[in-house]
Amino acid sequence: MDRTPSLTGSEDCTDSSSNCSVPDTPANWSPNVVGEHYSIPMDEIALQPVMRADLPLGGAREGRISHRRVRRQIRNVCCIGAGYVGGPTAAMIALHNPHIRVTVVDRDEKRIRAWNSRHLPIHEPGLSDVVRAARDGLRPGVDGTGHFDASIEETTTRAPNLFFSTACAETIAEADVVMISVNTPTKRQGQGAGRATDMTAFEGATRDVATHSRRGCIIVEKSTVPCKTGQLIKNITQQHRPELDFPILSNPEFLSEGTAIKDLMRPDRVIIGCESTPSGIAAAEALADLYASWVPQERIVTNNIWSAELCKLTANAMLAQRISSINSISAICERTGADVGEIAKSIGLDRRIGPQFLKAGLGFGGSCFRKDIASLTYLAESLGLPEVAAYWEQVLTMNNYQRDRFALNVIAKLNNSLRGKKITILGYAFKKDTGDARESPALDVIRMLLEEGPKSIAIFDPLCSEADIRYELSALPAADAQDVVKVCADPYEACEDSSAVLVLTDWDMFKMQPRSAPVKAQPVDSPVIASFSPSTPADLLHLPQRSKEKPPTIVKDTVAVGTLPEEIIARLQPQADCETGCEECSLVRKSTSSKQRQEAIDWSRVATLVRQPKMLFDGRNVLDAAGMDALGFRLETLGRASTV
Ligand SMILES: NC(=O)c1ccc[n+]([C@@H]2O[C@H](COP(=O)([O-])OP(=O)(O)OC[C@H]3O[C@@H](n4cnc5c(N)ncnc54)[C@H](O)[C@@H]3O)[C@@H](O)[C@H]2O)c1
Ligand SMILES: O=c1ccn([C@@H]2O[C@H](COP(=O)(O)OP(=O)(O)O[C@H]3O[C@H](CO)[C@@H](O)[C@H](O)[C@H]3O)[C@@H](O)[C@H]2O)c(=O)[nH]1
Repeated sequence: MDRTPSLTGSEDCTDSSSNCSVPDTPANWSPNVVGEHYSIPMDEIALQPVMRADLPLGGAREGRISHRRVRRQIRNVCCIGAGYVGGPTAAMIALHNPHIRVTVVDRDEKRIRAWNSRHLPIHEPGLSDVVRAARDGLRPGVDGTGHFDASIEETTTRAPNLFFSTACAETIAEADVVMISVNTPTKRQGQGAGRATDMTAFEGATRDVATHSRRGCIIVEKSTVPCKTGQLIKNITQQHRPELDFPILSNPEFLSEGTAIKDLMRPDRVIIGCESTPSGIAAAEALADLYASWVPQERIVTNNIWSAELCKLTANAMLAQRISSINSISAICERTGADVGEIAKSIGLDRRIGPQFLKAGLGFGGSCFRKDIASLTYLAESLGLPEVAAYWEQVLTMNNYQRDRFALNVIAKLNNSLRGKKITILGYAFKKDTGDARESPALDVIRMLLEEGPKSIAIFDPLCSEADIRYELSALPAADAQDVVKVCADPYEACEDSSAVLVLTDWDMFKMQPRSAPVKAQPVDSPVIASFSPSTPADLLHLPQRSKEKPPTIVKDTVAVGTLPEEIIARLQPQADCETGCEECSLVRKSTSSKQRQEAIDWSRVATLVRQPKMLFDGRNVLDAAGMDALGFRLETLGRASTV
């Protein structure tokens, strides 16, 4: 079920001052309370105004943009929607284009206030520094290292060029480019409910653009939308401004939550879909120029607009399909004695298959995969292609099957009764490194457990807030869900006297070897990450140096988390104090710091807290079987034959 707020009915949201139902900040919107950093090389931070108009672009034959026309110069970018995509994407564009004014608008005042404060509304490693550098500007430089040219005055300072505002109409009216990054959830009622995309917010934003934008403004679809949405934009703009022809581009976003800054900094590709008219191609060139400030030319690819729209849904569907495929194999493994981890590794060595997205577990969660596959199946059906729709539907079926299997196994292994028993859930977020509690597989597991009437369910997650989790629980049918579930800030409190511990998120803190278990010698095959666990910002900063000093043991798939270069950090403007009585400040003061909450779990301590027979269910394949066995746990893992 999609709980992203959306506009309802067919209200006309043309006028920003109208009384239309603006999406509110949902209760599951978390403050960013930590200061993790992502490492960005010094020479990637533009400190001086740079004119990009002379940058060469690839030839049309290669599917890139040609070099024929006179460049349109973009001075002013408006991004509608200050969410997970709009905020970080706008911040990255602003960071790399200091000569351009980038304004993110949203009708949700609370979100905008948060973006303008020290409590950003989303948690993403590195986001806070990027936002601060672009939003607040930098103080004069001190040492002129890297690519600074000390002889040029302007290179030593950087003025703010990232703004967050609720003034939608005014900002749109000044923009050369408007990027629409609003929510596009699944429809909850009416035709296509449960599958079709709810375009209400997108339509509302498009009407605002059609009404207020100036002649020649480039309209960019950044939201994930069904194929042919470009036509919808055209229809709306023609209804409102028949005398004008707005260039329309599709520029889907591929960032993942938890690694948004890394993904934006080094995208595999930037896709720009345009109409093959002179104005369409010129608009695509102008947008490509914005990205060319930091993305290599060969990664900026132009498509026809329909391909660009469809490639986003396709990419998500293919990624999700891999997860469902390996999960289907995990069920066979459990019945045969094969090990799904070994299978994933073996097939991943085939370069045609590759190792990514082959981790078996509870299945995919998050706000995108389910809704985007649902949208694809609906699209296929609407186009009269029921076999295609059924094919993709199966990816969702397999995903649900995996969660059901997991929960049923927990119940079965606890003698088919949860009465009087406490169950512990370690990890609520749909994946590690995010505090986003939406669409978590944990919710489905909890729903099934609640049906068995447990005494209590204790949840610990290092980042999801209690308010967010409770908001999600409110969607469950069980009337007593809020009473039975307890959200703990301490993992040991959550585990105390528990009949079963369920690991439902792949947080690194759960992966650590049990301290009393023998540490296996690991092969050295990657110079990237040492097997130490960074715990302080200084550790994070020094991670690359450490890996040079000492040959690392490997931790696969670890994201190198670092920081902006020290020179930049030293030049960030001091953060303004919050107003007296700031709610977020008092929340931060009260809560255990998220860094503390992410300290590696001491499994030997957990082993002393739980009830016999120390049942441990690993829904993410993150636990070390031998180590857990040594501590006396009875470990159940998806994709491996049961040891119980
Ligand atoms: N979350 C992700 O990781 C991710 C990644 C890639 C693509 N996407 C896609 O990007 C789009 C946005 O996703 P998100 O996660 O950022 O959504 P979100 O819900 O976090 O944010 C959307 C924002 O748009 C605002 N909004 C809605 N209508 C508006 C209007 N008319 N005027 C001004 N503001 C308006 C809302 O108030 C909200 O703050 C979706 O289509 C999504 O599928 C999301
Ligand atoms: O091998 C894997 C990989 C992922 N997952 C799960 O799949 C879900 C989604 O993970 P991920 O794709 O990393 O996160 P998202 O933030 O949902 O990002 C996806 O959805 C975004 C929104 O459309 C796209 O932009 C990204 O490219 C796409 O990866 C999570 O629950 C993961 O635990 C697995 O179970 N096994």
